Amino acid sequence: MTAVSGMTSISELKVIDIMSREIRHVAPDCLLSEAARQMADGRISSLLVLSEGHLAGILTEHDVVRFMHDRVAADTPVSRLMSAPVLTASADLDFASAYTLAMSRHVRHLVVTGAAGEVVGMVSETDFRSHLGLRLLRQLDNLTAIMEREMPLLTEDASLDEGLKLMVHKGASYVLVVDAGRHPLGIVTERDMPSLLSRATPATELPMRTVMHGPVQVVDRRASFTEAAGRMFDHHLRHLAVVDETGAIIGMLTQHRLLEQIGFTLVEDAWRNLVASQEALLRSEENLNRAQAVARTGSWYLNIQAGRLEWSAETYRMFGVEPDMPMTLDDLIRRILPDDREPVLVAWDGALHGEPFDVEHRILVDGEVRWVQERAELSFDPDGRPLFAVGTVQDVTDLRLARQQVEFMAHHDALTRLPNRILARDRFEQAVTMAAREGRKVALLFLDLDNFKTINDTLGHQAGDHLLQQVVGRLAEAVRGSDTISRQGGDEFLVILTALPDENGADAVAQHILEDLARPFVVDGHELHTSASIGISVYPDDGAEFDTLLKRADMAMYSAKEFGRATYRFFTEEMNRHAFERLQMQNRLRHALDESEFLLHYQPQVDLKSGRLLGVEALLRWQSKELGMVAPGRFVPVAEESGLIMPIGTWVLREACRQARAWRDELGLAIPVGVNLSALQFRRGSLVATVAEVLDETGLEPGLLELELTETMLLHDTEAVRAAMDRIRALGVQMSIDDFGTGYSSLSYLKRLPVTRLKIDQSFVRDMIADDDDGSIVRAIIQMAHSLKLTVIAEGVETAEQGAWLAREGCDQAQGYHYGRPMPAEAVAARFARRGETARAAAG
Ligand SMILES: Nc1nc2c(ncn2[C@@H]2O[C@H](COP(=O)(O)O[C@H]3[C@@H](O)[C@H](n4cnc5c(=O)[nH]c(N)nc54)O[C@@H]3COP(=O)(O)O)[C@@H](O)[C@H]2O)c(=O)[nH]1
Repeated sequence: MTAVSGMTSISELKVIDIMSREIRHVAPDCLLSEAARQMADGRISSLLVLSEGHLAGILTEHDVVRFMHDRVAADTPVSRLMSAPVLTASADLDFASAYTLAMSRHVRHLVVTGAAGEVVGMVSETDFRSHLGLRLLRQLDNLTAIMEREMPLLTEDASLDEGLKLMVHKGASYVLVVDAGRHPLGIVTERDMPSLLSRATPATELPMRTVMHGPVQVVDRRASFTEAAGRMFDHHLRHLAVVDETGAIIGMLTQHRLLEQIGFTLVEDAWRNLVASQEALLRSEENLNRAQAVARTGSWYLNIQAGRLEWSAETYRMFGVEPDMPMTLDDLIRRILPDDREPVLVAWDGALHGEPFDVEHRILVDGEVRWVQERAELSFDPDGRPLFAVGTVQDVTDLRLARQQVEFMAHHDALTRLPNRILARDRFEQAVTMAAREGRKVALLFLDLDNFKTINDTLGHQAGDHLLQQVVGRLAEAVRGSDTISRQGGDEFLVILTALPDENGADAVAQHILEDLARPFVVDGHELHTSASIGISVYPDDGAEFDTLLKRADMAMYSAKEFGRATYRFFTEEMNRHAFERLQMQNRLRHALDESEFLLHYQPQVDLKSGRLLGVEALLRWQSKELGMVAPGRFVPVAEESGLIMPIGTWVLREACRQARAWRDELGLAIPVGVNLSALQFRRGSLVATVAEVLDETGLEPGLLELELTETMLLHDTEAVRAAMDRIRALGVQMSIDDFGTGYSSLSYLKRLPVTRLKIDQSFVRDMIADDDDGSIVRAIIQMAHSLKLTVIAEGVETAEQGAWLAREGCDQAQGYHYGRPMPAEAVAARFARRGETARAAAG
């Protein structure tokens, strides 16, 4: 037996752990005297009576008290005296239940039986006590409240017979022998009875003085209960007298009383634990329900054999079923969408054969389709029969939507919801597989909107976005449902035309697209016109790989743009060569600065009234060692594309300022010089600082430098642009607007910008006399510039007639071949010096 001292240990104990395996027994015909002798010799409190190995009854020392009191003859067989039937307890009964059983039946011994009902041991009060710790007893804190106050007391002259009477009548296990002042002299207990009975001469007439033993173990009434109980436990006492300050007995603490009290405590504790655990269960159930609601995860339990299904509150909510409505597996299946039932049943069948059950399916809840994920674990008996399943069900509708969204976003453009390049590639490859089988063609149409950037810059990105969405609608009208429209980014689209018998199909679609886009768009209240440049490449003629065909369609688009926009071009090998040349040019441009291959030409500008030379515009020239003289119209766009325009532009600025300063220093000519700026220079880098640095470095008067900006440069990020222009103007540098009339001119911003001159674009000047519209535009620009107090210069003036026309219309200045082609610096100096039309710079 293992001694334990804590409640926890007790809760784990079973009868088998505390019982005594030594079973003392006698046969039914054993005489009382012999039985008593055996009990006395062995100092045992009970004897079992076994008949042919079967439990027939029990004889205890408590019984012996009664036999002596009743003067039962010592030669009486125990079969006539024993208590029967005997209270038994199974060996695997838990400690608390066994203890409660013994206490409630007021028995001090429990006979322990095995699985077949055979006697395997015995548990006495002392066994129970040995396993009860002080911790439990501490709960009985009041000693005097627990002690017995009604005690069997006798004087030492009283006979044992009187003592037996008292014990029987009071149901006591002892008699105390006291003096007149109730001071304890000795004690006689049940334990003494078997030996007294087995004496040869009857003891009942003997005075207590001769049969009692002492001294009586006492404890002071002021002692704590724990102290008192501790002493009883330590010294194996069954009785402890409680005395007052004078030593007089006031009560008795007995082992039986003690155990009875502990029994109450145990029951009370068990009850309290039960209530607490029920509350905790309710609480945890509530918490579980709450947690399940938050996690949108319900749980269920299925007794497979009984077909009984239990749902958690959240599962009921998820399925839209009234809480606590009885559910079966069939009820559940009925709630699954018909298309999903089969896969669920297949998964369930798999689970019944040991496979994991993890399935997503749809259910109909109040007319709404929801997705749930079911997972379960099944338990099987040793023969592999499924017993029950415990499962979870999670509402994954939002998760699936989010997943679909992510999936969609990975393959589509967010603004237009068109397939992106990844999906386009996929669709192209599918189309090519089919086309290869059927001997057909697939065409890629690479489409770039013309003027989109200007629209975006003028009306804002939101209007730009709305225009793109409308363009998508028009594209969809032009193609078949089996074709794919994809957005490549910005204003670029890719159309994949599938299963074409020949390339003429692509021709027709491109034409159709151009016609559709030619119709005006209404965007945020503005009527807008746009067109597209389309490049076409065809499988298998131009290649089989998506990347190759895409690149070639892009080249063809570029060619369409160069050709004049609003048109389409099929890819040709010539384009390939052209693209290759551009790449080569870019590579050569990289070295052009280092190799000093750039130079500036200067084109004169004149006053229209007096014909006087006013200044020059610096125009960049590239004298390439490999390519010869390359016109800026060819290489400036390439330099802009590659970013090389930044260092090249700074070189132009520095060279123009250096030259103007040289004219002033060497010839005494103050010739104002205009320098073209690229949009990139204006947006990127520190233009203001570069201008200041160059002026400082060259020592040119700032007033002799004019920066030419284009309209579209000014539309972008106007606040920042204006701030930069103000700072340049503050340096004393002039600013003009080049190519005026080609962009989306806004008078309101023009008024606020620190520009001093407008340059009418040469495209209007060219036909202004022959074409009334162009003539009207030129007139309007002149009037508008004047009303804003700006000087107007017309560029591209090639004839005297044009010059006269402009002079008549009030245009202030002109530039063009009529007045002089762009020329080297020396020629400029000669012109200015020869005509003597410019002011001589003041000396110094
Ligand atoms: N960012 C920079 N751009 C520059 C620079 N230098 C030139 N450019 C731009 O390149 C474009 C082509 O320039 P270019 O070939 O020099 O043509 C200029 C003139 O030669 C031409 N012109 C002048 N008069 C006439 C004429 O009577 N008829 C006719 N057909 N062409 C004429 O016009 C071009 C001047 O244009 P603009 O700058 O708009 O005044 C051109 O866009 C240049 O801007 C540079 O350093 N940086």
